[in-house]
Formats: sequence, structure tokens, C-alpha cells
Amino acid sequence: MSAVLEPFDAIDTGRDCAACEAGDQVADGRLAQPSRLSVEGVSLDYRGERGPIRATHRVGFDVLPSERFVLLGASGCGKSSLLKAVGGFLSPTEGRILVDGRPIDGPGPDRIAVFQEFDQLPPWKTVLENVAFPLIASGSSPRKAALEQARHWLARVGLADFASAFPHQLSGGMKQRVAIARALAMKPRVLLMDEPFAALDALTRRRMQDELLALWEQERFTLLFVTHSIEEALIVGHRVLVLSPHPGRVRAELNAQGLTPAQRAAQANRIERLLFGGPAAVDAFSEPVAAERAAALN
Ligand SMILES: Nc1ncnc2c1ncn2[C@@H]1O[C@H](COP(=O)(O)OP(=O)(O)OP(=O)(O)O)[C@@H](O)[C@H]1O
Repeated sequence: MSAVLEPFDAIDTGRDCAACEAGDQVADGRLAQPSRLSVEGVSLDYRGERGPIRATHRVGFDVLPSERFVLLGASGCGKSSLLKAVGGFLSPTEGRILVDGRPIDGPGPDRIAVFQEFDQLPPWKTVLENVAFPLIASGSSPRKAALEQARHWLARVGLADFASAFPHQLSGGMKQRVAIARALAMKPRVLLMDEPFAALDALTRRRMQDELLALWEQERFTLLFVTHSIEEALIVGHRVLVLSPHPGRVRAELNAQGLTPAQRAAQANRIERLLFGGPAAVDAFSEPVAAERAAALN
């Protein structure tokens, strides 16, 4: 198998990604300047009964400002753990995580997460209160301004008419839109999404992916998105980091931007081989990609 990269395998360093250079195109200045996220050689361990459980082993990647970056891998490869670590809820055993060159020190409003669960919204609060609550609780905005911001973001996700509804009155997709509005209202520098659409039916999931991309077109936030769906990774991501099974290690970093349908199908096949095809696939993809990426960064 040839180790030569085809054009759509080339690492996207952001130079041909208009969006990645669009830190100054944030709509109305409503979101904070998108940040660069660097994960450097991060190993994550949990305390198990019989000693530490290694979730990821020396994982490294860079997410450029306004880039959509996807972590893809089988169940248990450490995707959520990486997101928790970037969120500041889990400290690396080795390696470090930086936002705009500064090591993170615990959770912060610059990194906000949206999860898969529908019950991430307190059920006793209205939709409007749910979106405004973190702004008020964190002291980011006084109540009146927070409610205004919340209305703005609800309109952005198409839920202006549901401000007074309670979460149980919404569909799964609508609840996820509320969660996205709530996250974006905090003006994060990096938006973290952990399988946000995994619990939705196929049609709603597809629509939500399109809506997320449309929202990103307007707001150009830096996005770190976790999924175990190859299809979703190629729809959502500019780049996709493929992780090996437990403990997660980087198998390859692949371009997912600007692909024709045929290229996307080929890329999906490659990812499938990377995930399930054994060491040959690693030789064919990981090493040249890693080398090219290193060269591009130096
Ligand atoms: N709180 C915890 N305590 C002990 N081990 C944990 C804990 N959370 C995760 N792990 C272990 O760490 C590894 C990685 O888990 P993680 O949830 O990050 O994987 P994942 O790729 O997100 O999986 P999934 O796609 O199923 O959500 C797994 O082996 C898991 O059992």
C-alpha cells in the first residue's frame, strides 16, 4: 500500500481554511475571540481497584482558532476523558493542555461543554432561565443582561418562541439546541461537544449537524467535537483525529474538509481501516500524516 498522501489526506494547517483565519470575523463581536487549543502528549489515568486505568496514552493535537476538530474512536478509547481534561475536570498524568499558549488550570468559562444527555437542563427552570442561569451564576452578567443574552442565543438556535417552555415540553433535538444556546451564551473560546447528537433519531441528528454547521458559519467558534460515528466526524470536522482502542493513542489525523462525495466515501473507508484494519493501516496513514503535520508546524 502506498504511503503517498493524496490531496485530501494532507493535513490542513489552516492556511486554506478561510474559517480558521476568521478570528476577526466573529459576528457582532458576540463571541470571544476563538482560541487555539493545544494538547501535548497527554496521558490520562483513573484510579482503579487494581491500580491506575490508563484512558489515553500521550495523545497530542492542535486545534486552530475557529477550527472544527473531531476526536473519533471506539467506545472506551478515551474521547470523553480527553474532553474532560480539556474542560479542566481531569488532570493529565503526563503532558499538558494549553489555550492560546497558556496551560489550563482547572475548569473555566473559556471552555464550555455540551453533553449527550437530555437531562443536562434543570427541569424546574424555563428554557430562558436555563440559558441565562450560567451567566448569572458565574457572575458574567447581571440578571437583566443575562436574560437578554439568553433571548439572543435562543433566537440563534431557532427557539425564540419556546423561551417560556420547560425542558420536558421539548423534543430531544430542541433540548440539545437549548444546551448549545446555553453554552454559546457563555462566549466560550473553545466549545466542547461530547456526542451531543448521539441520543437523537437519525433524521434529527442529521438536521442538528447541519444546524451546528450553520451556527458555526455565523459564529466561527473553535470546536472540539467527540463522536464514534465516522459519518458524523466527516460531516462536522475540518480535521479528524482517529484514536486507537483502549488506551487511546493517536492513530492518524486526517483532513475532512472540502471533500467530494467520492473522496468522503474513500476517507470513510480509510478511517474504517484505521479503526479496524490493524497495523498496516497505521503505516499507511499515521506516519506520513504525522510527519507532514510536524513539518507544517515547524
Ligand atoms: N471515572 C472513571 N473511573 C475509572 N475508569 C474510568 C472512568 N471514566 C472512564 N474510565 C475508563 O477510561 C477509559 C476511557 O473512557 P472514556 O469514557 O473516556 O472513553 P470514550 O472513548 O469516551 O468511550 P464512549 O465512546 O463509550 O463514551 C475506559 O476504559 C473507561 O472504563
